[in-house]
Amino acid sequence: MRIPAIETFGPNFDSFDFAPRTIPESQTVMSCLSMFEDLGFISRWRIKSDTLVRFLLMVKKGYRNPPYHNWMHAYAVTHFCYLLIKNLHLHNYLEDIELLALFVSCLCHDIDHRGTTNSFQVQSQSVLAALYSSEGSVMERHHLAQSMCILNTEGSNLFENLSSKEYQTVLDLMRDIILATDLAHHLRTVKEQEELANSGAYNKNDPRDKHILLCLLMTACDLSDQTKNWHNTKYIAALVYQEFFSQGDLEKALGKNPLEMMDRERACIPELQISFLDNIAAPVYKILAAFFKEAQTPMRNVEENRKHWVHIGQLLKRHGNPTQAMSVEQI
Ligand SMILES: Cc1nc2ccc(C(=O)N[C@]34C[C@H]5C[C@H](C[C@H](C5)C3)C4)cc2n2c(-c3ccccc3Cl)nnc12
Ligand SMILES: [Mg+2]
Ligand SMILES: [Zn+2]
Repeated sequence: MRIPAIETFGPNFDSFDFAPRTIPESQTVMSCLSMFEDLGFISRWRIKSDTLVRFLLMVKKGYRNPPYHNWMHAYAVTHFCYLLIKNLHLHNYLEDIELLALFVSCLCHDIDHRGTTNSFQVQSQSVLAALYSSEGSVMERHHLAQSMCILNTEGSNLFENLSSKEYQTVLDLMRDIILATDLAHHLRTVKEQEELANSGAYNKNDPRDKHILLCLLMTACDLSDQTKNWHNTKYIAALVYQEFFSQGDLEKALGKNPLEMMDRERACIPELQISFLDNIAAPVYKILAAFFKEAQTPMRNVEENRKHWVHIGQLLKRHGNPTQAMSVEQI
């Protein structure tokens, strides 16, 4: 099968400023094929092209269609992983199999997401909560389980030609990486990531150091919509708050009080986004830039986007009732 050259998808496809959501959804699977090829994964891991196509189609089909946590999110996250591998020379920090696990985890990390949070699973006593709430990270454990199902399906096992040792390693890595996408987990480990980055003493032979770096890179991919232009950032906020406010509506219907960020009556999106950037997103790209000098652009773009939110917040204060929940279309 002919896999298109990566340049087919635009001259700046491998630049941090490229916005992957400009790729039409109809071309995303082909684009993933080209990324696998361009990263050398197909030959390195002897991936059969029909297996790869079936795997990609199964993963894409495994996503539902909530406003944000859909296939296009997975595609955008995977594209950022491609950018990291291409621009940060990660081969000097991680083994080949760890890069493969990271890239495949990006594709799979939110499979079968319902557009609701872990706490909503527990609150609503969902089937997934019954399965996983005792261990925590309910949704992430489900995304992992769904990913394993696809890999265990005849004809879509991407890792069919890996040795049994490599096979076990890549699944263990996918488990760690996909569970690391729970932001509550990230907030527990971000201090360690910062210390490792600032120590300048990263040791590629230390499994702990490699685990910490892989978690940082996965979160950097998951939040990467914040590292693009303002138009993209604004659009993503509209999608995320559509999901959050729908959950808030459900919680109210269940007689529960939603978090302010989930409550369309109370949420002030600019304020909430400034605190999301300050407390969660910006530190990730600051730490990434501390690890890799080539990662200045994503960090600068997040700072830029914060300025836009501050400006929007001022406009709202001047022209509207600051607590009035701005309709997401008005952003
Ligand atoms: C733009 C944007 N805004 C976001 C605003 C807020 C939160 C969020 O989960 N906040 C927290 C705040 C505290 C401590 C923890 C657990 C809970 C309580 C909820 C995190 C996420 C946001 N987010 C994500 C995203 C990334 C990973 C998983 C799910 C999502 Cl939705 N991707 N993009 C965005
Ligand atoms: Mg997730
Ligand atoms: Zn995600």
